[in-house]
Amino acid sequence: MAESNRNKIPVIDLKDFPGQSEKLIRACEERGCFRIVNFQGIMDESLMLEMKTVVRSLLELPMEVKMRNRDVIAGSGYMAPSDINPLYEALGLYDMASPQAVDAFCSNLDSTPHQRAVILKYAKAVNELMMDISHKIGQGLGLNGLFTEDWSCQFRINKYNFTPETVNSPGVQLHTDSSFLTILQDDEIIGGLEVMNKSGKFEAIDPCPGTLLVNLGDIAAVWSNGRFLNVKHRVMCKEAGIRVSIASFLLGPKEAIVEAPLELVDLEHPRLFAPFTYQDYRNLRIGNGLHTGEALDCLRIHQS
Ligand SMILES: O=C(O)CCC(=O)C(=O)O
Ligand SMILES: [Fe+2]
Repeated sequence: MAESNRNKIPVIDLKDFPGQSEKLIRACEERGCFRIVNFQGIMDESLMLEMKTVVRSLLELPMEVKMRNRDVIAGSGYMAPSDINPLYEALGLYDMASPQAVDAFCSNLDSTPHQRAVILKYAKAVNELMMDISHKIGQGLGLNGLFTEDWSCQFRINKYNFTPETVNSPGVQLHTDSSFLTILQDDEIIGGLEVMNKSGKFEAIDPCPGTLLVNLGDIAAVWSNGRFLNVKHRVMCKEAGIRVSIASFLLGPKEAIVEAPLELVDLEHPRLFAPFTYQDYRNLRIGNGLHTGEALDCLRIHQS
C-alpha cells in the first residue's frame, strides 16, 4: 500500500528565489520530484483549467481521428489502450515548443480555432515555466546562464478509464520519464499517482488543484552527474472515474550531446556517463523496453 503523502513532497515557491534555492536542489537530490506554487504570471490557473477542458474533449474524439496523431519521434504519438496498460490511452505532441508542430497536431485532430489557441497558449506558458525551473536548478548548483534554451519538448495528454471493477489495478506501469524534467498537471479530483521514494516505498500523490508537479527524469540524472534522482512513478486505479493528466516533458538537447557540465565533474566526482544524444538514448530505452531508467546502465562508465 502506498502511504498518503500530503505533506511529504517538497513544495517550491517559485516567487521565493534565491530563498528556496537550497530546498529546490535538495528536492532534486532526495526526491526527484516537487510541487511548484506561485507561478501566476507565467501560467494562470484559468489557463490550466481551460487546457484541461480542451484535452478532455480531444481524448473523447473517435478512435479513427485519434489514430491520426502519429509518432514524430519514437513513442510521441497516440497510444491506444494495450495489454500492458488496458485502462490508459494518450495523445502526444512533439515538439511543443514549435508553433508549426502544435498546428499540425491540431489540424490532425480537427481542432477548433479556440482549442488551437488554448493549446498554443498553454505550450508557450509551460515552456516558459520549464526554462524558469531549469534556470533556477542551474543557479542552485552555481551555474550561470540558461542551458536548456533550445532543448526539445513533448507533451502527452493521458486518459485513464477507471471503473469500480478496476480499483487496485495499474493505470500506467512503473517507469521513469526519459526527460530532464516533466511538468505534470494531474487530475483535479481523481488521484492514483504514486512515486517511489529512495527506500523503494510508494507514496501517493494527492491531487492539489492550482499547483503543478515536477518530476526529474533520466536526463537529469546524467546531466547532474548522478546527483539528481530520476524518480520512479506509476498510476494506480484508486477510484472509479475518468482521470486526465497533462505531462509536459523538457526532453534534452535537440542534437547536441547530453553531458554533465564541467562544474559538476572533478576528481571526487568523475564523469559517470559516456556522452550520448537524447535521440540515441530514447531509441535505446524504447527499443529495449527499458522503462525504469535501466538504459542508463548501458551508458555508465563509472559507478557512483
Ligand atoms: O498521469 C499521471 O499522473 C502521470 C503520467 C506520467 O507519468 C507520464 O505521462 O509520464
Ligand atoms: Fe511519467
